[in-house]
Amino acid sequence: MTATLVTGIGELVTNDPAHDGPLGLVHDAALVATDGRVSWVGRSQDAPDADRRVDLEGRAVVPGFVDSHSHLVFAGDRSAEFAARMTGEPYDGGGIAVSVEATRAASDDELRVLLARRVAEMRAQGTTTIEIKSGYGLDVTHEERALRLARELTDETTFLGAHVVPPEARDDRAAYVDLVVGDMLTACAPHARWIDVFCEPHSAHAFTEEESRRVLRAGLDAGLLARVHGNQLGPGPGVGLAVELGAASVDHCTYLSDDDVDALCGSDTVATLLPGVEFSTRSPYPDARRLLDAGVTVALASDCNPGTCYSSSIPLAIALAVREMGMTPAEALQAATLGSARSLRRDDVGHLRVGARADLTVLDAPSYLHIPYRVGVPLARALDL
Ligand SMILES: N=CN[C@@H](CCC(=O)O)C(=O)O
Ligand SMILES: [Zn+2]
Repeated sequence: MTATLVTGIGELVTNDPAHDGPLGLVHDAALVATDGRVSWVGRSQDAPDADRRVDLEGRAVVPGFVDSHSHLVFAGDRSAEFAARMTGEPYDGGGIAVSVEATRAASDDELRVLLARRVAEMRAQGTTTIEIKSGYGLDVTHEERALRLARELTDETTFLGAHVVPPEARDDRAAYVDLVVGDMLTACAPHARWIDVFCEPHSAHAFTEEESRRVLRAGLDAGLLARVHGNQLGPGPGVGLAVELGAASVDHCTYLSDDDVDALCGSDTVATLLPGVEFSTRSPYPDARRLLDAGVTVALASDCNPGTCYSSSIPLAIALAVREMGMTPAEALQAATLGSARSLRRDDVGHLRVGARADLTVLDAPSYLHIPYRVGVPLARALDL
């Protein structure tokens, strides 16, 4: 057993209601990590002895960010598509086919290098738990490969064979859905914890309510847990379907009806907001205030992907949530930690109570308030203990 005492923490965010305020703040704090788990939290002056000591010299510490929505397994470049968005070109998911072609053409080792770089980029910005989706293979071989490679880096892997209908299957959508719920699911399920679908009537490339229900039910029957891309491009059935099927999360939630908010309110389905997408597609931001005031659990994630948001920065998502979506800095930080952990049905991350994973993110700043306050400045990094 190796115990490390982290001391000199100017402000510690625990997300533990036993401490101060909604974020469970402790000032002049210390924390002991034993074999990767938090074993003691309190004031520096009361700290026990340990085998090792790390002095953070007054810096703030927050729970490692939990990024519950990313699409990191891709090759190729779509920066020209981003430039077109900035001059008003709308997003409809059609560009996904460009990433599919480049991803299929890449070797396993090329994809491994790209993935490792993106995961390292996330850790360097304070993210310690990462969900990764497939969705740029869209045939049995390449979807299976995407999940197998993602599994080398995280247990939170999501089968997204129903991302869009690939170009070669456009004349027979039904046959493609058959493939997703048949051979593709069989090949992918051993490497996945989750099943997801892009349920979006406003995109000819994505899936209808009925198609989405079929995909999710098949995944649930195969032992996977459900999450949904819903209500991204306009009002739609995604939220209702996610709640109906007990999905852990419905992600985007940019366009919500009163019924959607009511349904989320009485459910265990988390609303995951992805403001980097609205930033990078020049779209209206979701109304986080409305969800929070209704009592819905809200998560924030990056949605790092080559089309709608090629940013892996959770600090940016927090800053946008505060500046554009009516969240307080405390609500935004909690959504990117505890809320995101709930959306992955995890209770060992997203907080720093005794027993949690010792996933600490250090800020080169005295307070968590500096995350949105010093927008664009790289303050946060995951602490290697
Ligand atoms: N909307 C569907 N999927 C991604 C975008 C994928 C892409 O355009 O490459 C998203 O979450 O925004
Ligand atoms: Zn996505």
